[in-house]
Amino acid sequence: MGFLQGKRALITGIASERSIASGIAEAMHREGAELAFTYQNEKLKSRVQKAAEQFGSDIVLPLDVADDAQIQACFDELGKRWDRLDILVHAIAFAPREALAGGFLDGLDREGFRIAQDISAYSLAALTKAARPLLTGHQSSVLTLSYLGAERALPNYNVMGVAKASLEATVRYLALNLGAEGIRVNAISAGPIKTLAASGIGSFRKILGHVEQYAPLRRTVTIEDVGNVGAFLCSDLAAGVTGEVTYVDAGYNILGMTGLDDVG
Ligand SMILES: NC(=O)c1ccc[n+]([C@@H]2O[C@H](COP(=O)([O-])OP(=O)(O)OC[C@H]3O[C@@H](n4cnc5c(N)ncnc54)[C@H](O)[C@@H]3O)[C@@H](O)[C@H]2O)c1
Ligand SMILES: Cc1c(CN(C)C(=O)CCc2cnc3c(c2)CCC(=O)N3)oc2ccccc12
Repeated sequence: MGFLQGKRALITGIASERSIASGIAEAMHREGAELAFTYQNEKLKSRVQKAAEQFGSDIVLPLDVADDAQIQACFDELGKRWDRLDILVHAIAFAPREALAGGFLDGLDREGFRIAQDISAYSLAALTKAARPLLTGHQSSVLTLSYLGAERALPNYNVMGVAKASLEATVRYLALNLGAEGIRVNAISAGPIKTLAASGIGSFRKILGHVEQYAPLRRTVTIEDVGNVGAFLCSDLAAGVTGEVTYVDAGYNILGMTGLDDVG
């Protein structure tokens, strides 16, 4: 008997088997949750359909969070299949690639900043607002994914760090405004993981190596590490937790200074 038995979860953000959302889906399915899925576009539909079959689900809905009509249609359709939603997983982020390399100002323009905020932060509030009729009136939970770049100035993360800061503040305001109706809202701040969103980031291999060398656990984290904590945070075991950012990063965030050990 898993600790999510009887719970119904909508999983966004699967783009491959390496997606963090795939790790979350696996853990939630293992703990007994019934799953539904969304996909961003036709290119990803078959991958998400395959994931849904793997988890015994036949609910696979289109959802490009840039499109308000698709957001509303997604939850209208879900409401025809389920009379309530217990868990909403938001594992979505995007900024134009050119904004994520080099200096913060080099790749900066108004449109790139807007896109990063819209897709990576506003979309959490928009999805929660559209899901609210299905989430309200019972113990339910919203989970999103953040990164250390929300609160530390990390090289190259640039506008995505500003968007993640906005995402984490959105978590707190959603938690404040929805707590009275039983809806909890939390974030996991995950360490770097080699997913599609991480591919093409020039310095990524160096980042992973740095974490392996200096993180207290001396390793990087996996989608299974994140999935397990996500399943816990969305379960009734975490009934007293809301508005929080929980680090799943092998302890890297606690470090004040790295590199000194090799100077003797
Ligand atoms: N990989 C990491 O190192 C890492 C670390 C911390 C946090 N995160 C966060 O985890 C979340 C999931 O990313 P991931 O690493 O699993 O990569 P991923 O590429 O597997 O997933 C990103 C997802 O965002 C979706 N997406 C992008 N634009 C969208 C749109 N307009 N509408 C709907 N969906 C859209 C993509 O379809 C994809 O499924 C993101 O919020 C990311 O910022 C990633
Ligand atoms: C870690 C890390 C990540 C992974 N991570 C935490 C993320 O949040 C990834 C977010 C992301 C958002 N938008 C895009 C991309 C990644 C790459 C492809 C693209 O075109 N747009 O991304 C970085 C970018 C620069 C530096 C470090 C990192």
